[in-house]
Amino acid sequence: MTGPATNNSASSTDNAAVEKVRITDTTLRDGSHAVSHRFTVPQVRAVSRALDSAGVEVIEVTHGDGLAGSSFNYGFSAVRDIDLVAAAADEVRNARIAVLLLPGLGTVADLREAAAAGAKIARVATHCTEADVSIQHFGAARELGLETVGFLMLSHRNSPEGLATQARIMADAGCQCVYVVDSAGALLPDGVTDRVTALVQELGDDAQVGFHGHQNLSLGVANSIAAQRAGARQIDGTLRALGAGAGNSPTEILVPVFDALGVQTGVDSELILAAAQEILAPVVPRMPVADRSAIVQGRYGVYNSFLLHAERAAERYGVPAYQILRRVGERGYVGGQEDMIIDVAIALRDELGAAGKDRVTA
Ligand SMILES: CC[C@H](O)CC(=O)C(=O)O
Ligand SMILES: [Mn+2]
Repeated sequence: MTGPATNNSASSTDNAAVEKVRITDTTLRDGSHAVSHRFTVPQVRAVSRALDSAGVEVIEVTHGDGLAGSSFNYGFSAVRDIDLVAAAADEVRNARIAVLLLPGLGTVADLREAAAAGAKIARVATHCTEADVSIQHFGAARELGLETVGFLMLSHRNSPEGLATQARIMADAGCQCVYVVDSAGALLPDGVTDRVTALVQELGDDAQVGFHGHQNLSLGVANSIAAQRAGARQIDGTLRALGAGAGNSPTEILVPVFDALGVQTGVDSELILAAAQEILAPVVPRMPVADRSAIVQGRYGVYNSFLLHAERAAERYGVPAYQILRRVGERGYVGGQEDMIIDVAIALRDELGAAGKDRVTA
């Protein structure tokens, strides 16, 4: 389906070069956070089939925290992620299956297993100041013949120049596209523009630049437009925004928006709307929402994967989740420090109890 003509579609047809972005849909990876990593094989097959038919080029499938994320700390998957990767790879005709890996959690052996199960793209994620821990994983991924993508998580916590330095480390290690990852949904459009521009200038022809947005401040789509305009060539989304925290940029909105801007995604708007409405919505018990906790995450720059951990601690210790998250943000905790959420909850319980305040859990 081609959308209706809009005022701004004319400018793009005036340009000799056709503008394109590649959409990576991560419903079956980032969305896994929102369903506590409970995706089943039939669900993964149905969603992969729908995304593939709509023309989505890349589908990411893994535990929300990446390969080997299934654990006591991060939450156990209903099904081994390698089995989900194999199911997705078996289902698609054109799309390529990507897997996420966090060094220290996933290993090179996990990458090898994922490649054998049909994965074609390895996305290696590090904190935005720690790209050096990804070097051996990019080398191994390239040796396995995988396309490579690097994720600089919590990108709002590094300056454009600092982020560009980290991107260079990834590119030199064999990464073919470095993403600005707005893990907390904390970036505003100018912050995205500055960071993507810095990476594009640093990387030149050595690697592409990508953008992964979240909806905490309702800016996932606007930030994706800013990223594309600054030179990003890969953009992430999820069906119905299913993802950590307030969820991700919705794929079914990114597609018609880029269409209206004259930017080609190769995705059929009508089929992606059907995938969101008819395939994904019925199987998801709780859609992410920009509620008090998620908005606090965006404003205080808190890693979105912390939301469900904070909600569980809130219930257990009788303190509000949003207060836990605010303090986690003030202290600057990053992915991998999930255990600190418990410490914060216990301290808050003691403080609130001492002050004689009511305990609430919302
Ligand atoms: C656990 C990896 C993390 O969820 C990656 C990501 O999607 C993000 O940082 O936003
Ligand atoms: Mn994310």
